[in-house]
Amino acid sequence: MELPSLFEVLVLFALFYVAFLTYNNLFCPKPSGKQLPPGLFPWPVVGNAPLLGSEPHKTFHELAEKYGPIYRIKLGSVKAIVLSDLKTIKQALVKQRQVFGGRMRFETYKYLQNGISNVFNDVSTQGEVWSKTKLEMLRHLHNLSTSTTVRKKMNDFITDDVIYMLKKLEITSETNFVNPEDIIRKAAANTLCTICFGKRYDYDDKDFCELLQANEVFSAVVSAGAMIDTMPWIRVFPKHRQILEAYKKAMKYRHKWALKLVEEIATSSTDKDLLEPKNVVTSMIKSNGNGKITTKYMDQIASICSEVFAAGQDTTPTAFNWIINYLLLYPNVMKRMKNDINEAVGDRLPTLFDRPKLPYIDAFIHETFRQSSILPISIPHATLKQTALCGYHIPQGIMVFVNQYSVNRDPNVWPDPEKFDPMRFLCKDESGGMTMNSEAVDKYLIFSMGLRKCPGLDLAKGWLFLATAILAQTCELMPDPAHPPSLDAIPGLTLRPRCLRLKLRINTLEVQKH
Ligand code: HEM
Repeated sequence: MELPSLFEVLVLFALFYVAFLTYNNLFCPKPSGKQLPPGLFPWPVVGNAPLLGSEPHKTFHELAEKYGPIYRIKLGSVKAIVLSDLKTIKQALVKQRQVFGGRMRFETYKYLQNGISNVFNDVSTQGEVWSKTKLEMLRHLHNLSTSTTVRKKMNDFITDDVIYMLKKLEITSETNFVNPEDIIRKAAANTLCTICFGKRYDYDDKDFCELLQANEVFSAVVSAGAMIDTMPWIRVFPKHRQILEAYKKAMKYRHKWALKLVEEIATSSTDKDLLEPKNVVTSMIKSNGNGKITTKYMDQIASICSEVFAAGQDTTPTAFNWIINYLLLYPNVMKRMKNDINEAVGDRLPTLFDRPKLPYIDAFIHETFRQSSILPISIPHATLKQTALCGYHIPQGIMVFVNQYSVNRDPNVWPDPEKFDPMRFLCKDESGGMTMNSEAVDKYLIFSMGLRKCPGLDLAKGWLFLATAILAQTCELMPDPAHPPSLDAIPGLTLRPRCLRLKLRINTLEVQKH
């Protein structure tokens, strides 16, 4: 008998595969009696991954127009759903916060924080110590926005970091147009180091630079639905094996760095330090009772601190890069801010407590968040048990993508969504003045929602407000005519402006004296 050709074998295989999928989708009983959400046809081995392209948030957005606010895809062997409008996202992440609050169990997550990641893990798999350190961290971050004394201190150290940053930018851009990213990243990182460890670094410090480089490696590998996790077989190729090895090394370095700082603080803390903790680490040591801590607990503290550091260190600076990008694109916005500050604050430097008096700056920052959607797809969630959503059956363990970009570009909510217009976030108050439009603030999405909502949002908003207000009050920005600012973004876990080059001049004595 003649053997079938390779072509015939492939055709047969494809037919069996289609038949299997059709049977599986149509006839396998779903425990809740409901059908799965509509979905794309997945190809063997790769699923729908080739479709995503370099800007998955835009592809997801287009697919939502065809399939609706909830649909199914497959990346490699991993099944996922994509949620695209605010109502559906709230139904899942807020109404069913526990069920939708899980994380995937990806290989790359195992190498984070010595295997005890708080961010890339399920609450259910971690036990008591995990919850304790996470709760303590949340309490500390919450205090930054609620306690006036803490807020005053926060105002002072953010102001110091911002002014140092502006001076560095002025010096480095004295003769040439520069990309400000690196300096901004170091300024925001120093604020987080102060909060967590009570320590600041020189911008040229070797350990500090290596740490920031380790975070860059992290952001490059752990993007939403990264291939290295959804198609683990690609690691047979040397390029991907090398990426994974570099990632493991960087994550080890990051954890070791945090652990060293925690150990230093634990051994040098006096009773007085523990009585009035000045940073997160001391506060966590204190919360452990008598201040004596085990190696395991130290590991936990290092884990949560370095994760908070990493989470805030890519996002906040990226948001500030966009703020500068928009200020270069719309110089009139900067002029209006200068006038507002002049009227409401006068010559002194603005503070966090001036925020209610400067609603236009707040509105501008919110419009920057909306239009740039810096973290377009939230860190993927996973369902912790099977459930129903919008009438569909949702299996346990499915990956859940929240497309924040779609929410921010919804034309039914944001007329002419491509237009940059801070006025969307303003309305008239009772006395006829301008105030923030809280309804609009509730309609965009950048910090996610529910159980995993970003715990650093108040800190991020505070940092960005102060940095923007001080910049607008005291500086002039000049775009590089050879590389004019644009809305093009470099894709990744966060979206960064592609073309950001400038010169910065400080023109008030107030800052020079600082
Ligand atoms: C503009 C700045 C920021 C943006 C846009 C942002 C956005 C986000 C988003 C979208 C998530 C994922 C939530 C989810 O899984 O659904 C997240 C998580 C997180 N963020 Fe932020 N973030 C920012 C700044 C910060 C800062 C400054 C900190 C630290 C103080 C921080 C700490 C965290 C942590 C610890 C998580 C993990 C929460 C968890 O898994 O339970 N973020 N952030």
